[in-house]
Amino acid sequence: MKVEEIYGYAPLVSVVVLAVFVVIASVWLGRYIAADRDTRKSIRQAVRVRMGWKRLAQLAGLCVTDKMPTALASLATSDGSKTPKPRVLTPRLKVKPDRFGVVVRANCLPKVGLEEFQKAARFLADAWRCVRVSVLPDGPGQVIIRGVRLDPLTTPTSHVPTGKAPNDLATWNLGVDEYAQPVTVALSNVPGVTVAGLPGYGKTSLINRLICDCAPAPEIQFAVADGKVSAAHEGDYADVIGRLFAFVGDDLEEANALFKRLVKLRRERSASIKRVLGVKNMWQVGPSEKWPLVMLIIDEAHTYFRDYKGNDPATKKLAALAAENARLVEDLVKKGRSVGMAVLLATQKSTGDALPTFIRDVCPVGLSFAQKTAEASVAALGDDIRNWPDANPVNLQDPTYVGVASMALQGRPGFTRIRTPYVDDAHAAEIAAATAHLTRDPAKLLARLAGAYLRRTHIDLHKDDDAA
Ligand SMILES: Nc1ncnc2c1ncn2[C@@H]1O[C@H](COP(=O)(O)OP(=O)(O)OP(=O)(O)O)[C@@H](O)[C@H]1O
Repeated sequence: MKVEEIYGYAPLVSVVVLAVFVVIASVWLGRYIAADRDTRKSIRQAVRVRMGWKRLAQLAGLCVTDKMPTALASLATSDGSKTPKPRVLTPRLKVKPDRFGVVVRANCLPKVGLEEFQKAARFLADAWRCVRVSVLPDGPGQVIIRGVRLDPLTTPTSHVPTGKAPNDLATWNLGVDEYAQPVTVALSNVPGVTVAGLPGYGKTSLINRLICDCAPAPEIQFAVADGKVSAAHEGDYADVIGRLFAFVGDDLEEANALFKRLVKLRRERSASIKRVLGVKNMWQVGPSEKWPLVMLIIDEAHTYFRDYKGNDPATKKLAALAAENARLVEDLVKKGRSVGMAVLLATQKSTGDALPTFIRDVCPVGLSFAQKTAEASVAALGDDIRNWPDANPVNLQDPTYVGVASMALQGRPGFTRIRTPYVDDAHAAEIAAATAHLTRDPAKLLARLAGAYLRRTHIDLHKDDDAA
């Protein structure tokens, strides 16, 4: 092809390049217009981060100077007329905006690695106008820098349940951490969860979200004991009652009957799991419609376990019931996981007199919303919280922190503060009504699968076992 012919294509190439440019610009503009106000601010922030990076990287000491010329530069200067200039290498960035700020991925350079980025984090936060910047490894030779412009902990969020069954029932989405990164808990590893905190700080909303997100899946069945109310139509669970296979109020005897019923189910499941599922641990095959995950929620848990003192027959009876309740719930927490049973205990008070320590200490997940005293924080989260004053729930006693909880997360040092979203009662009611037809009594389901076998086996509820 001749040079003139190549020039002949120039107008066509220009049009194609322009068209591509227009398409990209339109996509960007469309995204910008469709985004909410906060995300738009972050998009503008992302543009500033990219544009100012070369200069900022130099000022922050995140560049290196390469004095050795490249092969091409050596060739070009081989006649000795010029000396090749040293090159300044700057880490390459990929910047993604979201509602809270920017997520920046950068590559490391010799002498500019994770440690150097971490040292420069404060400087980057000021330059990018972020309230907080974290730097974490992102695979070999890569770092991920999270800059939050809005503090996720002080920015209330809400959650509208989709009404669709979750992809993964074993994952419980709690909210976002202080860097707006999603925080989840693997339910498959959790036989017990404690949720503590002063009244009005978001315990119920957290539980509402769990119920609403999972309700469309028939592979999970809920039972609730709510120590705050006397009847199902009162209180926080009235809206979701249709999606619960069992509900009891503050009556200790009724609660005792429910806990016994669930321990019996636990024992029957332990006795028949190998026969029905072919495995010893339900999580190897996952929950199913026939063998659902059974979640017992005990709200205002102290109602059922508190120490009754007195010698009159009525008090003695209550004391005996409370002691038995504690023993039954301990059984479920200690032995329920492998057969697909979990207990969530919520309480305003998590000290030993309200929640027996032998139950609290076997719950691997503990969350705490605001607490009044350091002792209450220790009771809810363990002694280690004293070493992490920033995350201590005592500091969450402010209306700004309604919906913020602190918890220890597997694989992360210390404690993480989490902004949980608010779930409107009306949405919860809607989802529960739409999914009420999925409610099943897991004991009846098991009877269909293994009834004859269990009748032959004669499960003794009073005999201790080590099935878990
Ligand atoms: N995650 C949240 N984000 C913002 N506001 C919230 C959140 N959760 C709850 N709230 C607000 O706080 C109020 C009380 O919340 P909630 O009933 O969940 O508290 P609680 O800890 O369960 O209280 P109690 O112990 O009395 O049951 C709600 O009506 C709502 O206005």
